[in-house]
Amino acid sequence: MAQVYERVALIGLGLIAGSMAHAMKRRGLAGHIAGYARSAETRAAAAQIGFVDSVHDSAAEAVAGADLVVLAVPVGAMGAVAEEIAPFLKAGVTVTDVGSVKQAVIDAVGPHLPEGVHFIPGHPLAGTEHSGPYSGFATLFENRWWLLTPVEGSDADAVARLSALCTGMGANVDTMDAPHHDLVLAVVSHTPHLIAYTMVGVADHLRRVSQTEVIKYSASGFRDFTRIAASDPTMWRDVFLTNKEATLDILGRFTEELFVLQRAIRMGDGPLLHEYFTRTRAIRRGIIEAGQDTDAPDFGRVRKD
Ligand SMILES: NC(=O)c1ccc[n+]([C@@H]2O[C@H](COP(=O)([O-])OP(=O)(O)OC[C@H]3O[C@@H](n4cnc5c(N)ncnc54)[C@H](O)[C@@H]3O)[C@@H](O)[C@H]2O)c1
Ligand SMILES: O=C(O)C(=O)C[C@]1(C(=O)O)C=C[C@@H](O)C=C1
Repeated sequence: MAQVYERVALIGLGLIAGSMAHAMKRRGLAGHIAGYARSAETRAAAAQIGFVDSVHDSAAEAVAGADLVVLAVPVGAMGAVAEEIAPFLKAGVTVTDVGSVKQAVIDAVGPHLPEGVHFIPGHPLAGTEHSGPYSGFATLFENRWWLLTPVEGSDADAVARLSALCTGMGANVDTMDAPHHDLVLAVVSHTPHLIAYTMVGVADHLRRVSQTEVIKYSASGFRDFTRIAASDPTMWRDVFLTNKEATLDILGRFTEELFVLQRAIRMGDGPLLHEYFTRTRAIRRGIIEAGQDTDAPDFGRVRKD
């Protein structure tokens, strides 16, 4: 595949930056990948794994001469990193990020960037519950969405070039505005994570009553919750603190629905429960038929009854 950027700088060397580096290397998308992470241990790990071509002791040093800078740190750290690197950015560079929330990143990063820098916020809708330099892998973004939320006046060529990098890594690119992104993600990612964290917390309380039964008999549905609830605490703290309004809105709607189901159970309202679960089953089938969950064991074999 053709090279898209001559020199890429990755700030933060965890799951997402590591996966980008592996993917860019495998597909020849970048000439040189420079990296920086806050901890010396992470920098040493990245150098030892070899997914970056050079590791630097400061973010300023890493971004020098870069054509693309990727901010791959927790959302709450984006502003400070942008402030630190701003004086060292080359004119005409594209700065993007991979944060799970977009408006807060735009507000925190935008004001630090000088004229002549193309700021194109982004978010790959792909991840795992693992974090750190050893967790990345080249295929993470294959057949996943990569959402770009260009700001007003974003340069069309710079957006097209960044899109080419994302598609080069196997992703499908869509653009939308940041507030819409944050609302959509509150529905499909942020609130579900909060629910998983809560359910595992409930089970943890119960464990004290029933000793090891919660673990011993945990069925696959609950195990999926525990996987999600094992996600990085810093990352998710920042997501909820920075996508506060949208998450609280969706959580409010969730609570209302929960009360409807709670009441139906109390009243023995079987038809309501059946109708509700029929509707949600259709949603799951729609996702599978659209090819959005290629991990599903029943992929392509959905019974129509
Ligand atoms: N994990 C996912 O599923 C996922 C998916 C899509 C997007 N994201 C977003 O990508 C970003 C990175 O997430 P990740 O999963 O790669 O995390 P990670 O924990 O694997 O890596 C984060 C990196 O940032 C560095 N870092 C942390 N705090 C810093 C600070 N204050 N200054 C400088 N460096 C700092 C860490 O040393 C580490 O190298 C986050 O903004 C997250 O919201 C995560
Ligand atoms: O698969 C997972 O472990 C994820 O949670 C990945 C996931 C998601 O919710 O889909 C998590 C956060 C992101 O910002 C993007 C992707």
